[in-house]
Amino acid sequence: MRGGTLNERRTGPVVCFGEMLLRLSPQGQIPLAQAGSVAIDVGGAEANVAAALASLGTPTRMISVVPDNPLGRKAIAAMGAAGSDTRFIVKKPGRIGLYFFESPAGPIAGRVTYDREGSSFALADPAALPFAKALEGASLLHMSGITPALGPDGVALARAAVAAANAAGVPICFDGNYRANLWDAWDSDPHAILTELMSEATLMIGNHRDISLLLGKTFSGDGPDRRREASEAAFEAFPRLQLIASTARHVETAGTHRIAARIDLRESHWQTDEVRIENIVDRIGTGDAYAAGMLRSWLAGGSAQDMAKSGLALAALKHGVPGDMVLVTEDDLLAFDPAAGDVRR
Ligand SMILES: O=C(O)C(=O)C[C@H](O)[C@H](O)COP(=O)(O)O
Repeated sequence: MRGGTLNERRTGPVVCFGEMLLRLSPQGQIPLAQAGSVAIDVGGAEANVAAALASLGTPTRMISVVPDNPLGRKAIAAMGAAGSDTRFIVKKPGRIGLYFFESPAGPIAGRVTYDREGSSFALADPAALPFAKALEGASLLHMSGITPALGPDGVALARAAVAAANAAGVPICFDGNYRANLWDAWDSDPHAILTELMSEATLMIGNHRDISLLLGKTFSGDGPDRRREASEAAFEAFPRLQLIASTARHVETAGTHRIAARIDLRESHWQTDEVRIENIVDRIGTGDAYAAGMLRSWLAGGSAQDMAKSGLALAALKHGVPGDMVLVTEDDLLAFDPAAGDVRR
């Protein structure tokens, strides 16, 4: 079976493909329109996964495109510092994609404002990307629904990545990562495009809402039953799919959330208890942290319970880390204690 069996150990690198962005965030919860300075962090959903996995000791290779200027070099340096292989990040004239993040503040919702149109990545020629070389000996290609949301060129890039993985016999993990602001900016058909790409995936990251979009169907009821119904429908629609990973989030206040992690397999599923996270520092990148934690365990041949637990731990830890990326050691992950908060000495 392509993608192997679930409890197989995989040691080849994880290849992550997607746009690398700079995130600019006003500090101290000042609204962007009034802010005089910003913090700059390197982000991008797939890069966040590559960096987190690399920090845990999993070999990762990043495929992306950045301009050959200080901004592009900053993005490459961040990946190198995390321990990811940067040899497959192509430099091409143009601009780096940016996004601005205003964090939630009391009654004011957080907001992302994109400024990424026409970036070096978004306009890249798929033929210029080293997919085949990067995928040699790989355990997995990780990609997401953000690339095809960028426009017709993004769709071509995503299709090329899928074709290259298929040619190399490398299984695909596809994170739905639905970004309405990107899809709505052009004459897009996310349902058709995401369904086409997802049908090639062995692992899916997405919840019942992502599955609704893919299948054009809403799921009745509430809670775990609705999630199982959605997963069963997805397994039926996508014969290649072996696993669906999702999280459930309850927002109490801007600074306090409860999250649980869930893994659905064809024959069974596992959902963790909720973890309550107070004093949230930065919620961006927590979905990618979940993906990385879950994949770390998948690579080790872990059970559904192991994958959910390790994904939840890394996602929870990310809430305490500013920026898009969480870099932790295996020991940090194993020592995760939802009730921690004091200083360890
Ligand atoms: O929006 C995009 O295109 C990005 O790639 C920027 C961010 O790095 C990810 O969106 C973080 O994703 P979450 O883990 O779901 O919070």
